[in-house]
Amino acid sequence: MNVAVIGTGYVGLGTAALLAHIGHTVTGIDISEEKIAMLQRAEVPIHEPGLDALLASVQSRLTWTTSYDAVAAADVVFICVGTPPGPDGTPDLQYVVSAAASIAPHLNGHTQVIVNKSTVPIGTGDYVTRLLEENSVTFHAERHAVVSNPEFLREGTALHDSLYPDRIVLGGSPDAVAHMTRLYAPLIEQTFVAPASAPRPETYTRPAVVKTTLQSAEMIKYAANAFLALKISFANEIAGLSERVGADIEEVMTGIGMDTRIGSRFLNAGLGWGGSCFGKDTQGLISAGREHNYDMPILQAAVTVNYRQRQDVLQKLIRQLRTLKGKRIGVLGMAFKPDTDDLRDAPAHDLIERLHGLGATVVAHDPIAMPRASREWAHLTYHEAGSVEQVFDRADAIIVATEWTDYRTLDWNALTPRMRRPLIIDARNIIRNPIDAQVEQIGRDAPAAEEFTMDTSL
Ligand SMILES: NC(=O)c1ccc[n+]([C@@H]2O[C@H](COP(=O)([O-])OP(=O)(O)OC[C@H]3O[C@@H](n4cnc5c(N)ncnc54)[C@H](O)[C@@H]3O)[C@@H](O)[C@H]2O)c1
Ligand SMILES: O=c1ccn([C@@H]2O[C@H](COP(=O)(O)OP(=O)(O)O[C@H]3O[C@H](CO)[C@@H](O)[C@H](O)[C@H]3O)[C@@H](O)[C@H]2O)c(=O)[nH]1
Repeated sequence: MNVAVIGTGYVGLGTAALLAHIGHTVTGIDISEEKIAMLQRAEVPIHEPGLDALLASVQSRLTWTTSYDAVAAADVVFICVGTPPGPDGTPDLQYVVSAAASIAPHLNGHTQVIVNKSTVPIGTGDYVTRLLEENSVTFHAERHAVVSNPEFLREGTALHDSLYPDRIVLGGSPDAVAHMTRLYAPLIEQTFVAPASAPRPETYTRPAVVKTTLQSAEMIKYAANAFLALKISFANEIAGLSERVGADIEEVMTGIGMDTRIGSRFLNAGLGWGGSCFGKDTQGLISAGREHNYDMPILQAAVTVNYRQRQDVLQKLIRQLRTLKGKRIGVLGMAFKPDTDDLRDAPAHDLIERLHGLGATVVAHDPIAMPRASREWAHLTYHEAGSVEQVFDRADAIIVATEWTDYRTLDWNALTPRMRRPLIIDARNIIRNPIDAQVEQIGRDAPAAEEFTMDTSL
């Protein structure tokens, strides 16, 4: 089919690459001339492992433009623009509104489905239908249907998540949903050739297809993110208590995760969640509740625990150093998670801001996100480390904020002698063996020489 993808951010690029790979012809449209110019030069504006290789392999089926003209010939139009939080937590729909207004004049009898892939408040599908109707003289509800097809990819593993999803959620009229199942047939049947940049997992089975209403599809997206966020906050809350009673959070979570009703994933305690989605979507759901005069105390608590975690990590540091004035603190990791350059709601941002506010000199490092941080975090005061070694040089302490593989594999004993005081606040629990430094972790005592390892074998 002929597809137009509006918005070439993390979701739009992933969607364009996926659809081109499974055989469709795709036009990617963005209002950012800078992004489109880069894509036209075959440069990828974001860091996402394997994406450049996949886009290069399907370039003959991909066109990049700032013009909406391609919408007229598209069978399916995807809306993948941002929905950032407004000041009160309600998602800001301005980009969705302007995308719908720009799509509408190009709708003729050809396009059958307009797909909302952006994460939007429940009811937005109907709102988009009305916007299209108001801005198009040729719009007919029987010919142009809006479908909700939420995206579940994680940054850093976007290709894997797009090509091998657990489920595909399609909300809308039966005809429109049937059209979408034809579009996704190679994905649903898994008949495409697995790209080298994202090989098919050995145990993978076909995705489930959830056919539902617009409203339920929109709710599924929010509820999924809220539940995942909740799981992480739960792990962090139990971690806090584990520290106080002498339990080990990793063993506790391993122990509970073996119950298949609970599941072992997304139970890693640490610095809490960050990123463009969990904070925004938990707030989005809470604000939807507020709109309907319905409290959401569980979600509210998950948010409180999440941001308290950033404070608690600083408290660990202060307990050791007493005052941060005049201290040199290294921060390892700036991106909100490994394998991305995304800095949105990154815990490291708050750490750097607070450390500086408390009088510390901050030296920060990230394997990928540093150039982006120097643009997007220009309001923060910190020194960019030219190398990991520089983070250690004369540091009074180091905080591990992001669990990049580069940090997991550090030769700590070779680096800690560079420090003024060998104190590591390992806020992602990446240090597995004793090192020549004092190590503080989350929800557990640091590995000791005579470490007891829980036997989880049969
Ligand atoms: N990032 C993720 O991992 C992820 C995963 C699932 C869902 N989502 C959701 O998907 C949506 C997009 O997220 P993202 O991270 O890709 O955003 P992003 O900010 O990376 O990209 C959005 C893009 O849309 C473009 N844009 C804005 N208005 C436009 C318009 N009128 N016409 C054309 N282009 C326009 C912007 O220039 C930008 O390139 C959000 O609703 C988000 O919540 C994101
Ligand atoms: O056990 C865990 C798992 C994750 N995190 C943190 O949680 C955040 C989010 O991680 P992850 O979910 O892997 O990345 P995202 O790219 O934000 O993906 C989430 O948000 C996307 C946007 O909506 C959804 O599409 C995905 O399904 C959902 O996982 C990161 O800061 C992680 O460090 C933890 O602290 N502990």
